[in-house]
Amino acid sequence: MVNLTGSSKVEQNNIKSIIGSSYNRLYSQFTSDELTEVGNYKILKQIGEGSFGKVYLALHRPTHRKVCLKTSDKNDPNIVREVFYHRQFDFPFITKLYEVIVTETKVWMALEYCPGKELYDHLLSLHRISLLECGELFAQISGAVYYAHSMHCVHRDLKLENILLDKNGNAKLTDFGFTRECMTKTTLETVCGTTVYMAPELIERKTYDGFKIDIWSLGVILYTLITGSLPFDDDGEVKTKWKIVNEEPNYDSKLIPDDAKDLISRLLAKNPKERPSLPQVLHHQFLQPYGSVVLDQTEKTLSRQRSGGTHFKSKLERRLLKRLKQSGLDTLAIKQSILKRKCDSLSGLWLLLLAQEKKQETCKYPKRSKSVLSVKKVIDNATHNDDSNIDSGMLKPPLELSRATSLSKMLNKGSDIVTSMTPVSRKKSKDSTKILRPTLSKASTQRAYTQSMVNSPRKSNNFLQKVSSFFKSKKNLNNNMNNNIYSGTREGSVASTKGASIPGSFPKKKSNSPQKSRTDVGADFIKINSKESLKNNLVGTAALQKATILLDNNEVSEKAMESTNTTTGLLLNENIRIEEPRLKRFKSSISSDISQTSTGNYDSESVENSRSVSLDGKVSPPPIRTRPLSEISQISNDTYTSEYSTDGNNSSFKISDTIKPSYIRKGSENTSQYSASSEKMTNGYGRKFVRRDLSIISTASSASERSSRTDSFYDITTASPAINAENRGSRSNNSKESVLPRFGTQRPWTGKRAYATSRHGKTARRSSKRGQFKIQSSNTDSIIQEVSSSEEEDHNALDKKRTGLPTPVLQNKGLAGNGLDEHDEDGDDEYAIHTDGEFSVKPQFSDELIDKQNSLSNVKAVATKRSLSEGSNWSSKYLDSDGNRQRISPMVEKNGEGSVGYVADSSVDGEEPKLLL
Ligand SMILES: Nc1ncnc2c1ncn2[C@@H]1O[C@H](COP(=O)(O)OP(=O)(O)OP(=O)(O)O)[C@@H](O)[C@H]1O
Repeated sequence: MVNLTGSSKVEQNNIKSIIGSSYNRLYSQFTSDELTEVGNYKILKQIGEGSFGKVYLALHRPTHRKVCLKTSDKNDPNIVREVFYHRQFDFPFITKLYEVIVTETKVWMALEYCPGKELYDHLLSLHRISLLECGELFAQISGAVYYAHSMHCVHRDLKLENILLDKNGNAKLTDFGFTRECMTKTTLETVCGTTVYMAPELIERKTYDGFKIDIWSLGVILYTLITGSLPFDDDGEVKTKWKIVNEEPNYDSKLIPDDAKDLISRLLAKNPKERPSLPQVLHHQFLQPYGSVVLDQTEKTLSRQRSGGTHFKSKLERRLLKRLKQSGLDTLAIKQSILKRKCDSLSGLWLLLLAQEKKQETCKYPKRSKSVLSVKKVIDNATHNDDSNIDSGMLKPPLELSRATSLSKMLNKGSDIVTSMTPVSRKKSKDSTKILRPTLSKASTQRAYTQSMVNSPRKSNNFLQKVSSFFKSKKNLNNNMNNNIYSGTREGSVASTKGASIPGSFPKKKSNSPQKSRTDVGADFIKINSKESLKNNLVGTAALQKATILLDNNEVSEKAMESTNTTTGLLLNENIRIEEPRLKRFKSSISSDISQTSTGNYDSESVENSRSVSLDGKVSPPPIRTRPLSEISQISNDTYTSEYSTDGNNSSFKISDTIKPSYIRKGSENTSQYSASSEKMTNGYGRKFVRRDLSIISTASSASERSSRTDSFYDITTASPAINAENRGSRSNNSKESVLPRFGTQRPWTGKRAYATSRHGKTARRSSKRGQFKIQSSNTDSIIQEVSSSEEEDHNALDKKRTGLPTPVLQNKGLAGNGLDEHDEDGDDEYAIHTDGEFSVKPQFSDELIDKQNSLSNVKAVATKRSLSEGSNWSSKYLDSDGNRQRISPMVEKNGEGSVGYVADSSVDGEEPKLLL
């Protein structure tokens, strides 16, 4: 406090007003509705909005690093999936999940920030992407999918909107809300994704191989990247689905070179078994050299992670750990947090600090390249080596210029470090004005640097003479290129191209060369007719990198040259009209089908419109949707016994050649009929019925969004935890044996979690004191307990009084062998989740219940759980001394004394239930 004694009155007044204003500031901070901070993160601004919550740019206060904060409601089941799977991934082309914060109503994910935004936006802003860039980005995406598949996870919502670009222009796969565990032979049933990216077997509602539907979506992505339009898209959803099942995409030979066509057609094979594996994809000729590099990198990463992990092994990490220890931080806790993938604040701190350190280390890299030594090395190489060494770096621009394009760097460096294979021109993309200026300035830096070296008074020096002659010869080559081709550097050409699309954004080139279109990127190739001239023109530009590496590997045969020329020739045809990409945004949601009837969004073309759709185009098209939704629905097992079987035979979209498009209209009519009836029935009949109905309607495009969300759980229940690939491998393929818990939909999961924490802590103490519950400690070791706050306990007590029900969390593991670990008869038990993000199934014993159990002389062990069925309550079972399983159900009914009763339900042994209290 400020000392007011001994000051003049004026001073005292001043001090009072300062105190007053700071008090007011604090007060307004407390009372403000605006969210400014979450955990260690300061929210800077909103950068996006997903289907289930907002996305913010935020600053991690301790490290000052930018992160992306993605928020979602606690009761959104997809956030559980997303966190569960995402936290297991540690791969350069997958966004990193640093931390998960759970607040009263929300879950916040702190993710790696990708300033490049979505690949979708990138494609839209550039209209079309060069083949080289397509190959590079697609290799990265395929690598990320290969990594996830190798971890036995399928993404199921691969699309341009779910691929972000980092600041170096590298692809980052994100949004794992529909991901699930998948074994090699597991077939899935849940229909999810975004229609235009969906494989035919999904459209036909067949059971499917999760890996193969991802491969199909990759085919859609590649086609779209190359052509700027979707392979299967029409005005109506029904027509789009029909196309997916029955038609081949239009392979415009002006846009799609033969090797790309070959790859796309394999990826988009209607028969899932004919689709290639991801290693085959990455080996494909069209993706070279990027594909092989990414494949190698992915396999190395996987093998390192499988053989005990990669954490805390590198020099950098050890150094950082040491520094943190010296600063008094609990490094053991940090290690545990990372190794157990807790995604708590310690994980966040460690991962962001590490990212900071890595950045600082890579920042040193370009500086070194400016030094005379590195220039000397480059020059020496340039002057002493013959042509065979053309790719060893000496013909590239200084490292700071080629950093972004350094494929070789990627080859040489550890794969943990995210390196870029990105052409300079794509850096910091999105707004081409912003993109291109840095590119140009880099180019001009290069020129200026070269010039200064050439004009240096010390050029008489032998070494610098070499420098001079090296750059002179390079300059000559550049001039040759200027004269022979059409303009100077590739950056210049790209820039002028982009400048054309955004007037005034880019200074025009001085040369008389005509302005090139975007598709002219890499035009350098087209006029290069021989291996020699190709080599001569290799100046380290990204556009030529492919050829450079081919040369280096002595792989440039006449054939390769031919293919290069053909490829680029196709790409660079000046007659190709650049069109706006024919793309629409595709927003993920639980089910487009569902939203069609429940939200009205996207529904202009749902029931009503699907009726009016005809393929002759006479019917007025529905208004263009802004962003159709991903969908997820479930074909329940009931489906296969229902008359509306979705085994494909009755599918409206399985249309034989002889059936005319009018059939679709019929199907649509059916669709709407069933939709309507479903909706009606759903309203009156509760969840189970809805689920069954949904199965029917999953083809028929109708159900409530809520039902669909609920149903989406049913597939996570068959998954086993994707924690250890090796362990998983030895597990049975029978998905029903899986132990992954199922999550409730009707109540927020974290609400129960809070209880779980405190109750569990309390119970553990009690149980050990009383020695009553036979839970093997070894089985509970892996469960990380949180210190429960007294407030939490109070809250629990209060809530317990209010409801009269126990506040349960399950311990499944500890009860194994006691006969209490089996599933509910309905097979839809609900378990609670621990706040550290680990899926634990913990014991729950309310005080009242414990007292009841204590009053039963013969209790051996107790488990508590509830069924997900509508209206079910938590119930407990116990083993009596004879080993019989007994059930205790809370009876929400007051006895004569006005207190809550518990019934020992003897459904097991057939005895009459007894009132315990
Ligand atoms: N890591 C990130 N870095 C930068 N921007 C991001 C990041 N993650 C998401 N965004 C932005 O936030 C927006 C919404 O994010 P996202 O698509 O992941 O949410 P969602 O709820 O999964 O939405 P949808 O279900 O529609 O895909 C995206 O358009 C993207 O531009």
